[in-house]
Amino acid sequence: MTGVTVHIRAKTFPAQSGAPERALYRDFLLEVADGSFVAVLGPSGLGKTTLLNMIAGLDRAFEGEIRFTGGAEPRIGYAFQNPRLLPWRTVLQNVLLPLDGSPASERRARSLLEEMGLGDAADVYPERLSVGMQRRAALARAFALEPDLLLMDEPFVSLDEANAEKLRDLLAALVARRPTTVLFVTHDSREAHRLADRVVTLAGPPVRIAEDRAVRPSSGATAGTESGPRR
Ligand SMILES: Nc1ncnc2c1ncn2[C@@H]1O[C@H](COP(=O)(O)OP(=O)(O)OP(=O)(O)O)[C@@H](O)[C@H]1O
Repeated sequence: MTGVTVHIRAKTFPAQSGAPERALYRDFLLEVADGSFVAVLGPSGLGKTTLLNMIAGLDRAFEGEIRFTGGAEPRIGYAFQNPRLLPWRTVLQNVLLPLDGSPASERRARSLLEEMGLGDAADVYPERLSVGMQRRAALARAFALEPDLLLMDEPFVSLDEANAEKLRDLLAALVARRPTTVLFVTHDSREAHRLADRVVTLAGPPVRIAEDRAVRPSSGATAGTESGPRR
């Protein structure tokens, strides 16, 4: 596991098609404790995906620092808003992507797929899967890495409630079995309170924390040694 301190001094997107430059973040600070499950709520278009991208290191065009606790560079799993499976790879090959290709990795990937109810779909291509199955496969891929930090961007959006609920149960079970720090972006306050031990509500722009509420005791520890800043 790992904790993370996010300090964004400035994040802007350049002016586009007549719209002026937008200051998305200015002097924003978020501390996520090691082992906590933090849900992030906020209006559409505010900058939540951008926040996850900056933490994941996919967007480095900002002023500030992302600091991880726990020593070495953490393994980060990212379940994107859109499942983003590679269409030319089978489901199993997609799940194996972040792994080293060893027999042990393949066993782990297959067993995760089994657990997600995708055992029979391991060798098919993503286009043959329903959206719900694709989301489960994306979740398996994010988990297969055994991440220290799991970033999730509305992973259950656009699913019917019964399927979304099954996936929430599955996520809760996976996290209970293999504790990991989770940052979970959602629009759904009920979902946030159902899964997380802390709910952070964002407002803006520029983005600020409007409400920060512990909703149940965190199972994780807060102690850790700081590693160097990412930037
Ligand atoms: N590469 C980019 N260039 C310019 N503007 C961008 C870029 N990426 C995002 N934006 C803008 O930044 C703002 C924040 O986008 P972001 O996707 O982070 O919001 P969000 O809170 O995740 O939204 P949603 O809840 O709808 O997914 C939006 O207004 C978006 O149009």
